[in-house]
Amino acid sequence: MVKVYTIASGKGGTGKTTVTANLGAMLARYGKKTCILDADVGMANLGLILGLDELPVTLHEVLAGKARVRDATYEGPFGVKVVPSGLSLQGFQQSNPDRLKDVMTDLVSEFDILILDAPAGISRDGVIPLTLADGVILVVNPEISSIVDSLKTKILTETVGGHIEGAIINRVATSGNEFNTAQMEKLLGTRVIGVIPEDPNVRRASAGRTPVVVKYPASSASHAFKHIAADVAGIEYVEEETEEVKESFVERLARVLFRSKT
Ligand SMILES: Nc1ncnc2c1ncn2[C@@H]1O[C@H](COP(=O)(O)OP(=O)(O)OP(=O)(O)O)[C@@H](O)[C@H]1O
Repeated sequence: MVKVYTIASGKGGTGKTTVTANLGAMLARYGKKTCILDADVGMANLGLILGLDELPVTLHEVLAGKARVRDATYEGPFGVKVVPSGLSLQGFQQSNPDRLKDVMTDLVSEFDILILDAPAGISRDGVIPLTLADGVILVVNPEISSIVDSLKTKILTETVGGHIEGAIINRVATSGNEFNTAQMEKLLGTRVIGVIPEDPNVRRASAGRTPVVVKYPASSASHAFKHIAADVAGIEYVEEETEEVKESFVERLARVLFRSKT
């Protein structure tokens, strides 16, 4: 059975697109047939951070009834399929968000997991992705304003009959007070699926138009994304081979050097 998740937040800039790209890539890496869609049709960003722009066909054309979704589906990192949105104002004006439901219907038979990157804030168009998901995942920054905005989105989701799957807390400071997951779960009234640290590699990777899990797989943010993807995929997280090989190589080298001296 396909699972549809919508990545949502209160205000913009909390990291929805970053989460969509990295979670989608890791789910594909774990062998799940995954498709990520940029449902933020007015402020498309997913294609930009994945190096998929200036495309002949995007979600805009699909939502305008001019193309089929398979023509707007592109190959992303680790084989994740990506349906980016267009960048033109004209394309946005012509697209009909109500058609998103038909798009999902076309995709359900082909994938295990569909992930929608929702628009920020509370808008009429933004409600549609909330209602199409089996579970809405809130991306929250560890600040009161972000928590309050996310609570508004949570209430809206539940009001329109949607279901909150949980929250991902993004950009958590690595120094200072230790992050309190239990307290955050109490405040948000939902499960914390994972905590992603503030990590400059995330920004560096997106500047290079690659998800951090691909560009800097050993970074602290990548580590968090790998755990989150395993949780969403319902599999047990196993430490990645690349990291293990690196460590055991160093250990082995140290052992060989030590032996050769004695
Ligand atoms: N964990 C992190 N550490 C450092 N920088 C991050 C992290 N997560 C996201 N960022 C940076 O924050 C900025 C905003 O992230 P992103 O575009 O994913 O947010 P968004 O919620 O999708 O924004 P919008 O609602 O405007 O589309 C980007 O420059 C991104 O690289």
